[in-house]
Amino acid sequence: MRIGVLTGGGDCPGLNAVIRSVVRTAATQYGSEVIGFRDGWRGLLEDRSTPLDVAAVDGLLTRGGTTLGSARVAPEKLDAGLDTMRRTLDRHGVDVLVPIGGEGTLTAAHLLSEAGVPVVGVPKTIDNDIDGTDLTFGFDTAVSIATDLIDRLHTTAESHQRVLLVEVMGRHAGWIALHAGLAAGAHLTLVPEEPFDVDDVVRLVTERFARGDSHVIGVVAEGAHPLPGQMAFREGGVDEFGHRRFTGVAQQLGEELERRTGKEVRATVLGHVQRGGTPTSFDRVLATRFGLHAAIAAHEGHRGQMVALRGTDIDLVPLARAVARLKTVPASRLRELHAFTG
Ligand SMILES: Nc1ncnc2c1ncn2[C@@H]1O[C@H](COP(=O)(O)OP(=O)(O)O)[C@@H](O)[C@H]1O
Ligand SMILES: O=P(O)(O)OC[C@H]1O[C@](O)(COP(=O)(O)O)[C@@H](O)[C@@H]1O
Ligand SMILES: [Mg+2]
Repeated sequence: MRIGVLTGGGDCPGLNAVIRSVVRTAATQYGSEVIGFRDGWRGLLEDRSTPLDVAAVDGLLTRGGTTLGSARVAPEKLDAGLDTMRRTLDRHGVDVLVPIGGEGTLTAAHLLSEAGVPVVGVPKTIDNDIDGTDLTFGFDTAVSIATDLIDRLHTTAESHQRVLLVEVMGRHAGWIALHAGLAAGAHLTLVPEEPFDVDDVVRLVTERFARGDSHVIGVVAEGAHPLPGQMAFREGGVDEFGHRRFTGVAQQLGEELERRTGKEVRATVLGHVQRGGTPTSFDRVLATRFGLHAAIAAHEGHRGQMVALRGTDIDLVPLARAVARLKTVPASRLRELHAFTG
């Protein structure tokens, strides 16, 4: 058998560990070959590939990013390129394609699968917002990095009796903010799932200083936004790939808070540092198990499925189910979070 692999969407710690695991499983358990397509779907559209044998994936377990590269392609171009991609796969004798990606890449994988291309998907995203799997690799690494950095902000904030707002990633889902906020003892955490009430935030800041607390740490997901009409808030529109452009919610909320509370506020945007560098041991193991089970599923004839973590087991779920909706933070988890607000 010959397996094709590609990585799509934003890079994520653990992608290389999946690639290594697919290659090693295919080679050592089945004597199969693997070919990597470069820069996501673009590699299939432009026929750019590289053979992947066991030697080629040596050292990849701990390496962040993706050695195959990743790129975005406008969905319309992808739809129009379906036959081109199919021809590329045929030319290279690929029996099963294993796309590793987020909800966008997996939506495209589902479309290919519906069009008859044999596909076994692997979910990746630091945002942890893919449905059908309890967790995605990259999330634990991103939370660990964010937690470490927020820990460091406590001392500088208390030294100056300041409010520090930390903006973390999370386009549609507040999982990183929720976990890093809880882990680092933030006084306030704002997520995209629940528009925030600026009056409540002003009250929290005022009350903390009034009762003698030294500082305020607020964690703000990049996709968080205020209730309509509460403060001036710039919208950034969408980019050519249909993604919302962010305009710096922490900075804008910070300016509003300074004006209304008279306290000094600083905003820190963690940005891409959250997805750079080596994956945590948890993510290395999850990525390795995903790669192993994707290769097994490919050889056992499963198609149109995605590997998923359910409890402690790796299962298969239909791609159709995985991409039907995003996995956002449920109300029950938000209630838990609110118990630690203030
Ligand atoms: N609705 C869609 N239909 C077809 N292709 C899509 C769709 N959404 C995304 N894609 C393809 O998948 C790529 C990666 O998606 P993106 O959302 O950027 O990253 P991720 O896979 O991490 O969610 C896009 O550049 C595009 O080529
Ligand atoms: O690196 P880019 O293209 O600016 O994308 C940033 C986005 O990618 C992410 O890091 C991960 O999102 P995906 O997993 O959907 O690619 C988001 O948290 C963030 O909003
Ligand atoms: Mg996406």
